[in-house]
Amino acid sequence: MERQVQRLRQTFRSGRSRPLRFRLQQLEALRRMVQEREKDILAAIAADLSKSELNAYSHEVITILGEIDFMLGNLPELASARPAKKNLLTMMDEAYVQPEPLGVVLIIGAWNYPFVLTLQPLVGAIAAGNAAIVKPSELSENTAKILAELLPQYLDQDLYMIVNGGVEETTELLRQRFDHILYTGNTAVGKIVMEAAAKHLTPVTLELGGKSPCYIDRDCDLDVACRRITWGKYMNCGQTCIAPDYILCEASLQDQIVQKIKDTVKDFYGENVKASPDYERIINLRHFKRIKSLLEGQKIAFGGETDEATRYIAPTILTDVDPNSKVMQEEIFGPILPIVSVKNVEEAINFINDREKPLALYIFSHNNKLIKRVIDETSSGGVTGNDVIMHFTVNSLPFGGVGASGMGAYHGKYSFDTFSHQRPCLLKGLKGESVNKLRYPPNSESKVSWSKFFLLKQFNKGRLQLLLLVCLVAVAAVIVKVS
Ligand SMILES: NC(=O)c1ccc[n+]([C@@H]2O[C@H](COP(=O)([O-])OP(=O)(O)OC[C@H]3O[C@@H](n4cnc5c(N)ncnc54)[C@H](O)[C@@H]3O)[C@@H](O)[C@H]2O)c1
Ligand SMILES: CCCCCCCCCC=O
Repeated sequence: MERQVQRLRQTFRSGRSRPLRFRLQQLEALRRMVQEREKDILAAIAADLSKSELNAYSHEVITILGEIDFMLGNLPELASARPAKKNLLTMMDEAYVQPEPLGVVLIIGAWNYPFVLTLQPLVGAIAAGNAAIVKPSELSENTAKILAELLPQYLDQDLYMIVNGGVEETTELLRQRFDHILYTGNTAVGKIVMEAAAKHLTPVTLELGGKSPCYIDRDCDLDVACRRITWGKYMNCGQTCIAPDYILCEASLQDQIVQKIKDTVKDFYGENVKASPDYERIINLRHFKRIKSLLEGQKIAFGGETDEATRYIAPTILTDVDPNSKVMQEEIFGPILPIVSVKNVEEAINFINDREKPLALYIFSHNNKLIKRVIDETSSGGVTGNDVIMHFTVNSLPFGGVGASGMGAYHGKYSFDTFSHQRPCLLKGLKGESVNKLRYPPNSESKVSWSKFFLLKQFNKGRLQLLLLVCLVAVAAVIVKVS
């Protein structure tokens, strides 16, 4: 592993990944890969998650194509130096911020959206001019395999590498020195990643999980709210990091919500959900058993059927859920939707604030002021008002967690920034020593007073002196420009 990282580092040092033209070529090659090998990619995702190829396209492939298009269209602007404001002491100099690549970065992906969660960060890493190692999740083995086959055919192999394997391989990778690590997955492994990164002082972006609450206000179109929640909760069989984990609402709304979600499930998946091509399965037996155990002792208002042989768990709603029960202690990551009643919005806000900061927060209401109030008085990685999931799809919004749900963010410009160092550059000439004397020893009251004038907004010079000085600076500027 050490030798492989070394090879990437050497190529990075050669400067090959830096020119804009090279980055654009690599991104175009990645787009070609997705377009030319679409069928194989869709088949792999479909096999991993028992998903239809149509859903594989709309859940994953479309996002990657959109991200590549964004980078191709915006890279020249993102990568260019941005002029910076100057003070009086540096007004004759050149000051700018130059984004520069970090070096060799590591991207560790998760299995639930195995294509998008490994390739979307890679698009950012390439755009920012880095070399990268990609480690897909071993649980989505078909996608991991197709990525290992395709990436070397389309991308520069000395700069972008794929490593497949499980805990052993990831542990070995984490011993190496990287310039950034972007990890997507559960919080426990997130801590392992951060600890390993700390040994090399490597910065990390941690895209973790959590229980994302969904508050439904009394003043709301319940039909629309329930349709949107049904979509976001049962998509990918609930295995979505930003799926609404549970509903908070007044007790009087509970029965209506159950009925409306039931009706929507029938609309979406038909009478026999099991036979619907749009309803996925749980990734493996371990997760199936974990999710099934969350039903124990609960009041099942809808669904609850399971089939171990096919790892099927029906869209399920639990009512009158005790906030202290097991299903409310861990991220569900499956198609079970608990409803917890609260008296009012204050209680909902307190409920959210009493727990770890979630990855997403959803509020449904006709009342925009109430939505803004919940946003102001809580914290979460992201928010969508009157819908679920959709903030993930807007690539002008940073996507990431806060507190226990993660740190750092990516998507669009934010991916570029995550994989870049914003380097401040100040280029001075060798003239102007008379002004520089102000900062050279020996110091004096008068020098401090002039420094204040040059560097602070508040200064104690008289108006006339100020006018004189502005004229002097202007004359000096003209002289320097002409000479
Ligand atoms: N924030 C996000 O964008 C996002 C996206 C998807 C999933 N998630 C979260 O991820 C969780 C589900 O994913 P998961 O953790 O089951 O995925 P996973 O099992 O696929 O693990 C993620 C990665 O960590 C690696 N890994 C596992 N154990 C390790 C260890 N001991 N040491 C080093 N590396 C190890 C795996 O090889 C894999 O590449 C949920 O909590 C979900 O909310 C977050
Ligand atoms: C249009 C729907 C796209 C949904 C993509 C959701 C990706 C979530 C990533 C976390 O699990």
